[in-house]
Amino acid sequence: MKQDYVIGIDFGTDSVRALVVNAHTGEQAGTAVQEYERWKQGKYCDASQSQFRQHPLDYLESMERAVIQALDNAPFEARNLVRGISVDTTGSTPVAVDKNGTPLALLPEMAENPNGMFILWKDHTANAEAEEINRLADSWPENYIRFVGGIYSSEWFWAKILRTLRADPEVREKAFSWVEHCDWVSAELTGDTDPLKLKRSRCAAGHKALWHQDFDGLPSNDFLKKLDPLLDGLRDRLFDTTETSDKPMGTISDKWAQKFGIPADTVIGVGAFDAHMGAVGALIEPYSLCKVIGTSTCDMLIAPNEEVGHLLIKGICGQVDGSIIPGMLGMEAGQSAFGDIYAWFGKLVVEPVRTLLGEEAAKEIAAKLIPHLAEQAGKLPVKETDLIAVDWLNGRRTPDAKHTLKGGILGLNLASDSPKIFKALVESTAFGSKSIVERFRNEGVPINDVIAIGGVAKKSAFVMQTLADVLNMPIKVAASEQACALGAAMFAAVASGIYATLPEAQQAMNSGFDAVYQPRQKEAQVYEQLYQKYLVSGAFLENEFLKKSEPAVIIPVADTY
Ligand SMILES: Nc1ncnc2c1ncn2[C@@H]1O[C@H](COP(=O)(O)OP(=O)(O)O)[C@@H](O)[C@H]1O
Ligand SMILES: O=C(CO)[C@@H](O)[C@@H](O)COP(=O)(O)O
Repeated sequence: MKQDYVIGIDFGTDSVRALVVNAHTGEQAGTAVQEYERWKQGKYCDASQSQFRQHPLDYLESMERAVIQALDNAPFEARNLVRGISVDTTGSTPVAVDKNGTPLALLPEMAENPNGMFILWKDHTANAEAEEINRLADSWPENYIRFVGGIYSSEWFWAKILRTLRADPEVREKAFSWVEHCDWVSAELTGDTDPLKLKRSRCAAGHKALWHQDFDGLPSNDFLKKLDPLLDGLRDRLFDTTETSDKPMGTISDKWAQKFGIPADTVIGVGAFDAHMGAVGALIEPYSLCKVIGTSTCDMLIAPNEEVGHLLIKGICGQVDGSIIPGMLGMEAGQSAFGDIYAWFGKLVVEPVRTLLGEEAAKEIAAKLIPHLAEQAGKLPVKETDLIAVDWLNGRRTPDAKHTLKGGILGLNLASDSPKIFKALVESTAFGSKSIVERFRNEGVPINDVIAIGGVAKKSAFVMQTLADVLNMPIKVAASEQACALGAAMFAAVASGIYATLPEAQQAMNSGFDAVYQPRQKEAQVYEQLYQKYLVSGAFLENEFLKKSEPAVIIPVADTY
């Protein structure tokens, strides 16, 4: 039997995973996960300012360790039979680069400057700039934000660029161009990071940089200059065209071929975002909502262009031709915090233990805490009088991005213990998911079923059952522990010519599903009512945090509240 291997590399928020896959059987032959060392120590971040930066060396060092270890875990012969590598990353996670495409933090004089590092998707330092983009876009003759849900987000490319150029004269002086993480790593693997030549991912550019065929590329220089003269001329140092990720970026460089110990003709694919490749790895089909549930969620949908291409779906993170499966319209929505909310609550509980009893005790409790809370919360009945929490602890991504919003827990009394609060937090993340489903449906895009992938989908039956009950839909969980990396491997198999199309690669390499959560009708009915309370509570919080200039949010009528 023919033997060809491909490697998918998946850069998540906290760690990178490498997966070696037999391209003919789909066997996941070797895998490894490596954390980002500097990031783990909290370097270059300041949560109080929503500043989250990652050093390029964290990516390079962890990728090298992960790929070598994954190959060490694979059968001996696999190493010489690797044909392709594709990379997915978080996004929008852009970095300022010099003329050679070198991230500024790799220059010795800027090695410790967070503004020369990758600005992680969840960095919200550019809230003011996002608002400015929205204001200008609303008054500009060409509506540049119409394909990204009508609202530009501070998590995205232009807001981050503008904020950083304003904040840092050194970046202003040294930044020649800007590159997304998925594009930079893929180009780095080919040894040519020239920002004017490297192929830019359709997925990243379309969802986050306002690239669209109808605009002949990025927004016009006039628009950018009007936004801020600092942006004048940058468009010419970015890109006009984009590529879907079934295409090759190039061939691996000698340096990386030697480091990994793989053939010198290994093809490197065009990169994309983790959620988009994850949806492919999880066998996304038209009108199945694929939820990537981890720190945050990304909610992915595909549909034939001819069926939904005429719609402009309000309040989502973009509709882009070919961003998930080439030839189909890819749509993205999501929640800025999901598992991060549980992690926050865990930290809240563990922190005093650390102070009072020390690191060892804190570690021991932290390892057991969330599964314990989930077990206790799972024993509680679901009642109309339960606590209500709103999941905007990291702002709201969709529907209708607004990262200045805050979350809340309402209805506390002296009987509100940690399992009850944890249950309310889990339900809040599920209600956030429901509001996304409702938005798609209200905008004319049907959702027939739900597929889940990501750390939370695999680790927590309690969260998944709650989600199925709240959505009142069955949820299938993809069997692969590494659906994003598997999706990347499928793209690598197409980019390297093993398969002509992505559906062929999906057919041969998929891992199927290993769990289905069916909604429980009794709970689903109560959740219908609690969801109304969630909407009311959300509107209340939104009005509390409103700027004077913004119109008030209409509180939904809910006779149960
Ligand atoms: N047993 C659990 N139940 C619910 N959530 C969990 C559990 N274990 C971990 N998590 C959450 O999973 C999230 C990490 O998800 P994962 O998909 O592994 O990473 P990433 O989002 O970085 O790709 C964290 O936010 C964490 O709080
Ligand atoms: O926003 C996107 C993609 O558009 C994700 O990269 C972002 O949510 C990060 O997700 P993870 O934390 O890696 O699950």
